[in-house]
Order: sequence, then C-alpha cells, then structure tokens
Amino acid sequence: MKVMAIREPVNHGVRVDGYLGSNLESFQSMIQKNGGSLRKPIMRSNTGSTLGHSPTLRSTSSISSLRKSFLRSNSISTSGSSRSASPTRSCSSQMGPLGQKIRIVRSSSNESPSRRRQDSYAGNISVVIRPKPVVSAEREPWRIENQTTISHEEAGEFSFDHVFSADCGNLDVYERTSRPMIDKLLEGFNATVFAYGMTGSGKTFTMTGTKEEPGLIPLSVSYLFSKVMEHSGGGSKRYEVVVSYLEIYNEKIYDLLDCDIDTKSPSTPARMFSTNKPRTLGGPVELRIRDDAQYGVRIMGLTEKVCESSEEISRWIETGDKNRRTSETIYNTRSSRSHAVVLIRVNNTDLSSGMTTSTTLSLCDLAGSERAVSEYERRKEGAYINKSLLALGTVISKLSAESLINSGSNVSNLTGPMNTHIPYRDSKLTRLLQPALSGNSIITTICTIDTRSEAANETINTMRFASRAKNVALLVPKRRNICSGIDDEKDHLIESLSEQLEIQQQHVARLEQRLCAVSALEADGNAVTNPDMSRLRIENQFLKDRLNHCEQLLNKDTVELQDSEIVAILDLLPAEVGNLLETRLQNFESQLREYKNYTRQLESKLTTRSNEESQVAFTKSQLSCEDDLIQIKQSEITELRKMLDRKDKMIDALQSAKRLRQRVLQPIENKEENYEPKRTGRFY
Ligand SMILES: Nc1ncnc2c1ncn2[C@@H]1O[C@H](COP(=O)(O)OP(=O)(O)OP(=O)(O)O)[C@@H](O)[C@H]1O
Repeated sequence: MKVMAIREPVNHGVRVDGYLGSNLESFQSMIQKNGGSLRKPIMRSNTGSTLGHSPTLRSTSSISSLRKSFLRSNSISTSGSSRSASPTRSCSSQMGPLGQKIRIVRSSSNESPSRRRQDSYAGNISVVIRPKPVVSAEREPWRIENQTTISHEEAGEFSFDHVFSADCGNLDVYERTSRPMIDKLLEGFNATVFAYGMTGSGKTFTMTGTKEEPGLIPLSVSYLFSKVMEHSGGGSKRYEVVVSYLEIYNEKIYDLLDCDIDTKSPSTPARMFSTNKPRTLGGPVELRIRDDAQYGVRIMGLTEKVCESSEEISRWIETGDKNRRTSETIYNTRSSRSHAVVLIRVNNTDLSSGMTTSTTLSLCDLAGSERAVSEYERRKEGAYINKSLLALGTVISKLSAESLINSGSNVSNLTGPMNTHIPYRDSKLTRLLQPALSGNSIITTICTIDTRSEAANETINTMRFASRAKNVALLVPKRRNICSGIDDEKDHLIESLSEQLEIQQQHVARLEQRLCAVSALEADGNAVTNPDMSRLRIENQFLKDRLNHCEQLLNKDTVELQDSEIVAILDLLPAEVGNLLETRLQNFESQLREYKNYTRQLESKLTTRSNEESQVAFTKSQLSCEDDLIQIKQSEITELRKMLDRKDKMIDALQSAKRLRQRVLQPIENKEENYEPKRTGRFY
C-alpha cells in the first residue's frame, strides 16, 4: 500500500498529496505528528442522536415560546404580524466559508449579557457547482463562463458562489466547501454540507471519494482532528468527537453503525448488525425520528461512537459505507439507493468553567434523481428517491421565496420561515434537514452535474434547485454553552413552565375578554339583569321601612310623653332616670340621622342609575325613532320611486300617443296642403 506524505501547507490545515493510503496510515501519521491520540475510547449507550442542531429551532412545533423568544432575541426579527419587534443589532462584515461576504450580527443591549455574547452567522446557503468530467467527442451544451457562472446554450446563465472546472480534484472542492465549515464548527456553529445532483453525477465521488482521491468526508475528518489537537494543545479545553451514520432508504431511517464489528480489524464485514436491538425479520431496524426541544429533531436509538482519532472515525464511516445500499442503474454501476448522513458531533469543554459547547457537522450524500427504470425494485427505490428530492426541492423553493420577500422588504427580516407553511414533514429527508434549513446550521450545497446533452434536462433541474437554494437566507445562532446534563434539565423545566405560563396567560386573557363583554352588555342599558341595581333597590326599601318605623316610634314616644305632661314628671323623676331617657332619645336621634344619610346616599345612587337607565332608554328610543324615521324615509323613497316609475310610464304613453296623433294627423295635413279651393267666378 502506497502511503502518501501529509504536509502542513501555509494556508491549509492539512494537505494530502496524492491519496490518503487507505486513509488510516495518513490519519495515523497526522495524529502522531500532532502529539498522539486524544483519549481512551468511551463507548456510549444508544440514547438517540440528533442532527446536531441547536435548541433554537424555530419551525419545530414542539419548540416553546421561550425558545422562540430566545431566537428572536438573538437578533432574529420575524416577518409579518406574528413577528416581534427586532432588537437593534450591530453588524460587522466578515468573509464567509466560500469567500462570500457574511454579516456577524451582535445582539442588542436589551438582551441578557449571556445572550449578548452569542454571535450569529447571517448569510445565505452557499452553493457550488461541480461538473463531472466527460470523455465525449460530442459538443456539450454547457459552458463554464468564469468561477461563478455557468451557461447553457438554451437555458441561459446561472451564477453561484463557485463553479468548479470539470478537472478539479476533491481536494479543491473540500478546501472551498467543507474545510471552512469545520472552522465554523469549532467556532461554535453547526455546519451542514450536502451533495445534490442526478444519479451518476459524482455525489458519492465528491463526498466519499476513492482510495486514490479521498472525498470531503475523510478530508474533513482529518482536518477536524488536526484542529482539535491544535485547540486542545494548551490543556484548557477537552474535545470529544462522536460519530453517527444513518441512511434513509425507501423513506425509512436505518442506522449504518448498528453492527457488531471490530473497527480495529482491517476487514469489516458489511451488514453484520448487532442482535441487541429489536428488529424486523431479517433486516435492520427502522429508526424513528422525533421532535426534540433541544436539538430540533432526534433520531431515536441511533448509534453514537466516541472516537479518539481520525483513523477510528474513518473506520466507522467505512463500515457505514459498506452497509449503505447501492445497486446498478443505467447511469451508475454502483448507484446509492439511499440518502446517507454522517454526523460528527464535537463536544468542546472548557476545563476551567466546566461548560460544554456541542456542535455538529452533518455530511450528506443524497441519492440521485433519476428517470423511471424497468426493474421493479429499482423503480420503487427511484420513486422514493424522487419523492424525497421533490420534497426537498419544494422546501427549498418556499424558503427561497420567503427569503426573497423578506430581503425585499426589510434587511432585518433575514430569518427564514414564519408565515409560509414549509412542508418539512413531506419526507424523512426534509424532516431530518429541518433544523438546518430552519436556521440552526450554516449550509453548503454541492451540486454535481453531468454536462452531456443527454442529461440536459436533469442538469437544468439541478441548476434550478441550486439557484433557489442560493436564495435561502440563514441566520444561525452560535451554540450555547451547556453545563453537563443539569442545563438540559433546566432547559426542559423552563420550557415546560413557559408553556404552562403561556397557557395560563391565554386563559386569563380569555376570561378578561369575557368579563369585558359582560360589562359592555350591562352598560348597554341592560339594567334589568344588573344584580347590583336590584340589590341596591331591595336594600333601599328595607332601610326606608326601618326609618319609617323608627320615626313612628320616636313620634309616638314623644307624643305620649308630652301628653302625660312629661316635663312635670321628668322634674319629679330622679336625675338618673332623666339622664337615661335623654341618652336613649339622643341615640334614637343619631340612629335616625345615620339612616337618613344612608338612605339619601342610596337614593342618589338609585337616581344616578335611573338616569343612566333612562339615558340608555332614551338613546334606545332615539335609535328606534331613527330606525322608524329611516323606515319611513325608505318607504317614502320607495313610494317616490314608484311615482317616478309611473311618471316615466305616463311620459312613454304620452309620447307614443303623440306619435300616434302625428301619424294620424299627417295624412290629413298633407291632404290639406294639397287641397286647392276651386276658383269659380262666383266668388270673385
Ligand atoms: N469528478 C469526478 N472525477 C472522476 N470520476 C468521477 C467524478 N464524478 C463522478 N465520477 C465517477 O462517476 C461514477 C459515478 O459517480 P458517483 O457514484 O459519485 O455518482 P453519484 O452522483 O453518487 O450517483 P448516485 O446518485 O447514483 O449514487 C463513479 O464511477 C465515479 O468514480
């Protein structure tokens, strides 16, 4: 086996001259060069894996208001009425992964300091075109105009972030696409690279490559580990790299690493699935995809392998590659019949604070679109592939349209979907890519094309897809620091409490609305049903009765006393009895005064209410008068209209009578005109 040298170029992390051995030797030498392996391997239990997207997924239904507000506060302003006012942002320009201008957006001062620290990446999906080299005497309809433009003799020009020449190598593609994404990954962003194109156009060649020409996945793994070594060199940080590998075959998700193999062994048998999981008869078990508050989506039960070195991760990926389903098609002797996704999660722990940031690199090799074929199994696979690619196309197209509208209306509305329904649930592929496409990952799309005229239609379709993808705007928040699992729990708790709070607030708002409606009804003169008023009336009556009774008593006593010459008796009575009577009398009088006052108050209240009632009644009667008036007027108008109608008819009748008269009179007049009196001599 030929081992090629690895050297550190000035501009690149790791450059591989020639090929990467079977990748292992090169990786090994690189690791040695960087100071040995990372740590002893830790095998993780299969607790479910995620596509590495931050908790700030805005279009997943299960995301709470808390997360939404967090996302908004991360400078994401939202379009339409549902979007809250965007906080002020400060932007600075930087060069993006593909050399394009991007904005680093800093949060406003009205956010908490921890949130303010979190920068966001604002930019579009990066799109590059990679034509497959063709050996053909035939004239090709496609022409690469320059590094960003490609044209078709009929379809016209298409511009992208980069258009590679057909003779470029995987290393060139990697340097422009995947490598800058890894830099972003280590800065704290999720990163997604996916290859899209018709069958046989070179997706797998680009992503996986060959022994002679390793693709983006092995090159990325190599670079990632070199950077991890570099970063952890100071001893202040610890990195953990975890790999998962899955495929979507016929709309079902399968784990490509769920097998009993010894990755240290050079010969890895394909599809030796482990027996410790329930599975369908004779085949691998289908994995379920679930919404996840923290990660957007989670693939339940997906194997996660903690890897110490790039060689170890490469072995796992090679194993997954062998497990991936391929078949021969017209265009490709080893066509991938599934979408394959390699997930590499980097857990970066700051040893001084104990805080961990988790970011994920998702490398996707999609199955290629193709025309219908005769073989049943291939046709069925093709139908699933086309369906999911169509779903991806629709999602991209909707996101693109929305981004264009947003960018047209307001720069700050650079946030992706809010108003439009994005049909992520139409396929497993779009479900899986949902968090990334919703703005939780920087995305680069490599569109591979076949420039031969026989593939023109498919290639034009790829170009259209690529053009739409290029328009999709992303605003990706940096991943938050988490402090072990406690923060997860806290997040969940806060989330559930926020949801509860939101429900309660909605409940209170509904009750308040009802209360307002009831008060409005009461104020609308509906006094008969006013319990307050009725109560006052009863109370008033009761007090009036008591007052009368007291007055009667007092008068009676007074009269009786006067009648029996009370003054004289009082003089005769002992002073104590006189005083007692006097006090009782005074008490009676003061009670009477109180009752009188209270009655006056009640009466004034009653008068006010009655006035209000009569006011309302008056308004009502006025309204009804007006209604009557309107009705009278309307009937008058109707009457007038009828009269007008009659008059019109009369005029018509008169006119026709006139015409008739004229017709009758005309011959007589004519006769009279022609009539010459006989001149006889008698008259002269
Ligand atoms: N840029 C390239 N340079 C050299 N060979 C290439 C290139 N692109 C593709 N090929 C060759 O073309 C053939 C088909 O490529 P590949 O399997 O990568 O296509 P694909 O797009 O993944 O197809 P499918 O969707 O059917 O899986 C392979 O033999 C591959 O080696």
